[in-house]
Amino acid sequence: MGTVKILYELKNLQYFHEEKRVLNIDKLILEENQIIGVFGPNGSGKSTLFSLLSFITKPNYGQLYFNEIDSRKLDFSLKQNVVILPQNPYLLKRTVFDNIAYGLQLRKDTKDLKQRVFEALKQVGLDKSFINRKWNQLSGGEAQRVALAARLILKPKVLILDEPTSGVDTNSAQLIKEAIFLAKQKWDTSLIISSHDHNWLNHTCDKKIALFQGELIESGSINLLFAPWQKDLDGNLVKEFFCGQKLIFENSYSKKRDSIAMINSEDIYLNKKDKNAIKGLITSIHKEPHKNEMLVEFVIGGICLNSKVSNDEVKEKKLLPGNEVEVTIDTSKACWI
Ligand SMILES: Nc1ncnc2c1ncn2[C@@H]1O[C@H](COP(=O)(O)OP(=O)(O)OP(=O)(O)O)[C@@H](O)[C@H]1O
Repeated sequence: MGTVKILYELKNLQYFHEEKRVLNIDKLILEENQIIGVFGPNGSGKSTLFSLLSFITKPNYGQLYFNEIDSRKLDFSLKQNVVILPQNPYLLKRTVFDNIAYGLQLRKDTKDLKQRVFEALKQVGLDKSFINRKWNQLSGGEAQRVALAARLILKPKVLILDEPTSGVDTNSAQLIKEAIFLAKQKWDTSLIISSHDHNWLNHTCDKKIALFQGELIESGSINLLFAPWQKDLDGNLVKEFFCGQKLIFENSYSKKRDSIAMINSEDIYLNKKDKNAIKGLITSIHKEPHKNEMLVEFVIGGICLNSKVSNDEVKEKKLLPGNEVEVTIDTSKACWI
């Protein structure tokens, strides 16, 4: 097995907008060659994180390392490895060709330019006939794909996509997903993506991290429950697992059916009997570094979840991989995205 290379490392990083702290991340490691999905409700700090990762802004406190180099010491050529497609990308008031070719022209890398523009167009599912269209002769989904093609043509090492599916239809969202997979496959591009289309993001990414009020919900121990949801008679969201077991989220009647429930591992208890208890099967148990606790991973109807349990409790309750356990999820502590 090859060794995994670290792409970014964030340590005690904080970012402030005026007096308000909008990002506070103790530790985060992002590895190469992954599609990382960043989940979080409006205002949770996703775009702020993306501008730091693409070196548009600098942290107020703490360190950000890229390829093991402190971001304050990165030279321009290394920074060029990271390309961002911002939320509501701006198109130049020119043709599609000019828009897609612009980045390469800036970099004075114009060999076979026309051919490369055609390839980039093709990668986002647009044909050659678009080349002479003006920026204002495109639909929202086409404009978004042209903006993506303008980034893909640079074959970046890292591509950060902030809401690439906002305002696009299902067909464009699917074409964007395919373009992302191709970039990863062809050029080993690492991708960091946010989207409020949770279903799309969940099916696109290899790894998930989530932000809530500027704080990272620890990626190793975060539990995300995705749509589909059912509603009970009171309108509350109900998760029905494949095995038929159900989990009711009380007081969730105002939540939309495509919401995601984020549940901290500390709010899941194993082996306690309760009316809301459901059965799970332990798949693995890992020791938490420098802590007197274990991360117990288990499945309910094919969905993997985890719970933090103290070493003493693991021994006392004889929790072992392969054991069936009763699981109590404190749904009142769930954060909704
Ligand atoms: N220029 C700014 N000045 C002051 N506050 C800002 C500024 N930009 C963002 N913020 C605040 O920073 C916080 C994080 O915003 P950010 O845009 O990073 O969130 P987000 O998760 O990307 O949200 P969304 O999903 O709505 O795009 C929010 O509370 C926001 O109001």
